[in-house]
Amino acid sequence: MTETVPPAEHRSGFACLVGRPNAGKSTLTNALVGEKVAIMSARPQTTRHTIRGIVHRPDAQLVLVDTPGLHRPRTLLGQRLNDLVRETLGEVDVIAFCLPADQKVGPGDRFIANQLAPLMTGRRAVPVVAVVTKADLVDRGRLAEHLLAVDALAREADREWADIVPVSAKDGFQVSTLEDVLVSHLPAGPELYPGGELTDEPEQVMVAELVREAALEGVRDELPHSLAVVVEEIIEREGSADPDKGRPPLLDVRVNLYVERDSQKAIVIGRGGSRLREVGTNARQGIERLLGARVYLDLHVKVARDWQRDPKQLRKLGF
Ligand SMILES: Nc1nc2c(ncn2[C@@H]2O[C@H](COP(=O)(O)OP(=O)(O)OP(=O)(O)O)[C@@H](O)[C@H]2O)c(=O)[nH]1
Repeated sequence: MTETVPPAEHRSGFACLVGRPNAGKSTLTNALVGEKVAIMSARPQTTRHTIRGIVHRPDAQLVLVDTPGLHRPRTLLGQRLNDLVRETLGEVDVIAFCLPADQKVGPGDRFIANQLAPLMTGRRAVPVVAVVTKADLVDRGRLAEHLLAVDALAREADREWADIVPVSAKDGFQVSTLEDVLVSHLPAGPELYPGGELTDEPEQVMVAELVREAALEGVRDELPHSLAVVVEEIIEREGSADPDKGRPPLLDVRVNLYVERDSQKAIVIGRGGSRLREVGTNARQGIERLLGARVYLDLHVKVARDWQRDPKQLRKLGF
C-alpha cells in the first residue's frame, strides 16, 4: 500500500473579494472556483449574501468570500451590509480589491480604498492585492495607465498594495497567476474543508438566490432592490425516493418572496398568476440540478412594506 504524502508546505486561508458594484467580483469568483456559485447579473448588487467558493489544489486551499458591494450606505440595509463586509474583512488572510480596467478610478474606489487603509497596517495587517478586472476590455496602453492610477490610489492613502494583478475572468487571462498570488499570502496550514467541496453555502441560501434570479428576470427595472427571498422549508416527502428504481426523492420547497408594495406584488405574480408560474418553472429546474432531487416548489408573494428600512423586518428576512 502506498500512502499519499502531504506536500511539504500546505497553505490555507480566506480571501475576500471587494470592489464597487459591477466590478466583476462574482465573475472572478466563478473563474477561480470553476463552478457557478454566485449569481451573476448585469445589474449591481445582486450578491446580497456572502458566498464562498473553495479553490482546492494539492498545495493549497483558498476559501473565497464574495461580499456584497462595499458601498456607501444609503439605507439601513446598506449599513448592515457594510458592517457585515467589515466584519468579514477583519478576519481574512488576504483581500482582493477589484477595480475594472474599463472604468477610471473614481470616488467609489477611493471610498473603498479608505475603508481598507486601516486594515492594511499594524500587527494584524491584512495584505490587499489590487486586481484590475476586465482587462480584455481595454488595449495595452489604457491598461498600463490604469495600473498607474491604481498604484497611485494606494499611495494617496499612504499605503501600498501587496501586489497588482490585471486579469480577465472572461478569457481567463492571468486568472491562475492571481490564484498563485492570493495563495502566496496565505499562512501554512492544513485543508480547512477536507476534500475541498466547492461551496459551503447553506443550500437554503443558494435556493433563495435561484428563486430571486428567476423572479427578477425581465423585470429588474421595475423591482430594482425591492425583492427579498426567504426559503421557509425544504422537506423530503416521505417514501418518495425509490433507490431500487433509481428514483430520487421529492422535496417540498416552500419559499416566500417579499416585495415592498402591492404594485410590485402584481408584477411578480403577473396576469392570472402566469408570471409566477414561469418563475416557478425556471427556478425549479435550477433547484433540481442543485439538490439532485425532484422538487415541488411552492412560491408565495408577500408585501413587507419598506422592508429595507425596518430593522425588525430585516432580521426576519435574515439580513
Ligand atoms: N468583458 C468582461 N466583462 C466582465 C468580466 N468580468 C465581469 N464582467 C461583466 O461585468 C458585469 C458585472 O460582473 P459581476 O461579476 O456581476 O460583478 P460584481 O462585482 O459581482 O457585481 P455586484 O454583485 O453588483 O457587486 C457582468 O455583466 C459581467 O459579465 C471580464 O473579465 N471581462
